[in-house]
Amino acid sequence: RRGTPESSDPASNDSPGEEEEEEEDAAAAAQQQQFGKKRDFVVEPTTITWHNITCVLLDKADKVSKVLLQSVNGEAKAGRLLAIMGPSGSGKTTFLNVLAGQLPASARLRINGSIMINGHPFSSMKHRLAYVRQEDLFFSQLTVRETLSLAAELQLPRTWKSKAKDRYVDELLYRLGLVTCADTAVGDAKTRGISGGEKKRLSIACELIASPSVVFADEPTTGLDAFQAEKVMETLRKLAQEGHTVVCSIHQPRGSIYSKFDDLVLLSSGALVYAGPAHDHALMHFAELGHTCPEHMNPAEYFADLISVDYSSSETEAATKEKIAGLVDAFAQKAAKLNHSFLYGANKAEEEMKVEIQPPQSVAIQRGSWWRQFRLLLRRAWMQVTRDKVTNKVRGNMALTSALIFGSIFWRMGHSQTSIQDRMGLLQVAAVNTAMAALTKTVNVFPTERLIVQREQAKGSYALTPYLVAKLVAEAPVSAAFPLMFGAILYPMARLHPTLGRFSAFSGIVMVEAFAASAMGLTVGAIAPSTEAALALGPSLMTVFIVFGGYYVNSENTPTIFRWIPEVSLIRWAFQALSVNEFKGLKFQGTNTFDLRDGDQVLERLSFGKSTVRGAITQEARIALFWYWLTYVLLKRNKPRYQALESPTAAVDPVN
Ligand SMILES: Nc1ncnc2c1ncn2[C@@H]1O[C@H](COP(=O)(O)OP(=O)(O)OP(=O)(O)O)[C@@H](O)[C@H]1O
Repeated sequence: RRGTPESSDPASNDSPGEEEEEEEDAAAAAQQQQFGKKRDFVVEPTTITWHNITCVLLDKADKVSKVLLQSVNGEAKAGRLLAIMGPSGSGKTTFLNVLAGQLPASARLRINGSIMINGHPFSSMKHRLAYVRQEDLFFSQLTVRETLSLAAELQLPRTWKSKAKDRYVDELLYRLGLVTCADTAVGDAKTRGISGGEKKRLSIACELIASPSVVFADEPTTGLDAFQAEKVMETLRKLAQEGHTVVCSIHQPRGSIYSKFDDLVLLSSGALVYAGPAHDHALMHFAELGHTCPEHMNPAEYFADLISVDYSSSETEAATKEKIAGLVDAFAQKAAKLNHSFLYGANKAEEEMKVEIQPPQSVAIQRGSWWRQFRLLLRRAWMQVTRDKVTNKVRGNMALTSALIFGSIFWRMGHSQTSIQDRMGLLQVAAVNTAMAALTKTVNVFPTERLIVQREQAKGSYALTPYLVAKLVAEAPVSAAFPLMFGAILYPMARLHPTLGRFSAFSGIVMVEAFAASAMGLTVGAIAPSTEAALALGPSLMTVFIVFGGYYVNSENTPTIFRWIPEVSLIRWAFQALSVNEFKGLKFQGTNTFDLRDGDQVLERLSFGKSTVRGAITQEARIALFWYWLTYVLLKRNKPRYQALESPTAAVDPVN
């Protein structure tokens, strides 16, 4: 059952009567006052049980080189907050990823074991699981409310009226304590937005849209100050109290955070040291083994010290490893003796609940039509590009400054013989500057945007084509504005071919070139693993196209193997189009017989004699389309892949 406030039920919104609407509004207002006081969402109780989860890393000879998880058993229950704790490198994130079915695939990894959800195989629960990742990624210029509203538009069933969706979003804002920052932009490194804790709670809110029963959160307090960490954990505790099954990994929580946990899984070097209720049960378990937590000490700190290997000397290392091995054995024996039933102190009511639980229903997101997806994504892309004042200001300043600098250097070129070289130099500079500005802007932002899009696509929110088309349409006017501004200042300053038609063609050429460079930036951003890598790869690739841009080297003089490069160089076609546009019909003064008297002779020298502006722009447009197409293919192919869980029978013996 999708957890919605009653008044938000689509069925209740279908009748348009005014009276009913008023009643609805009154009900909604009354409900808003109650937010946070009672449980507004009904969540299907979900129990996850895992047995013998083993994860190993294989070497080149397919032998086990490292055991990441070793025979981990346990259970996460509805209405409880389970924390996975352990020292750094103990396997917390690996384990959480395995439980959520989102361990990145690797040929060197093997996972075995079984995970059941309400007694059913894990795979049938695809859309019921929410995974809040460590990094919070958003479109920086959208406000908190806009971010959530868009997610609601893309994920909630189409039968919902927009009023119902708005209420749903309002309720989420209340539940997650985001009301005060609802109309603040999310922000990024350039523009200050909401705080780190608010971002984390927004991530949780976005994950809750599809009304999942289970919420996984990977180190949700990392990078937050104590106050924000407390608020985030309080949010997760509330979700558990509302009936969600909440599982989070956490490094070393403060005492006040530890007190919020219901259950605990303690891992050390991938082995299970304890699984069961937090607090008294856990303290008693370790006390029985001779490790009593001092009265006023934070149990989380005590456990962390107890299960960490001390590498300060070989003796301490051996001693702590032996102690931990003893704790792992003791827990395994105790669990086996009690047939795991003591883990959570299963009581009768819970046993009864287990029987009542139905197989999970499929809640696959029903996407709207292509046009609807396009419209929504266009709005988002438009808001992102037009509101990003800092980036637009920098781009505008760069276009203005470089136009003024080059305009001053090539100030009012005449028609002497030496002006021929100056003109060629200026046209090459214009082509390179336009391409570089468009490329760097794109590679700076696209790798991060790609991750957001991949996450949204993994949820099935929309298809790739409406996203890409919407992005292109929204960004086109802004992307065109800067090269046009550059050209409009540079052209008269340098006194290039002074007719309106030639100026218009010049503007058109730099605009198409900017689109092609931006498209190339998208491809680079789609393959590079990070922004840093994209910023290294993009300009290097562009340098090759600059070298074969028609000015520095004549491709006929280069080895045959390189002769195709000018055909695909966006700099070459832009330079060629700019040259034809500039030199055709231009006369030069000359005194010697070997002087070039008109532009056609110059074009012959450049091997552009038979070329036309239209032909070169068409080639440039083809290159732009090629890069767009390649981006599409790469995004389609490079979906995140997750490691499959193999059955327990196929288990790899971690000892061998
Ligand atoms: N794909 C992989 N290839 C190689 N080693 C891996 C892989 N995944 C995990 N590991 C190793 O497994 C161990 C556990 O990693 P994991 O990230 O799960 O630990 P963690 O407890 O979450 O650590 P931290 O608290 O520092 O984030 C680490 O030693 C890590 O280097």
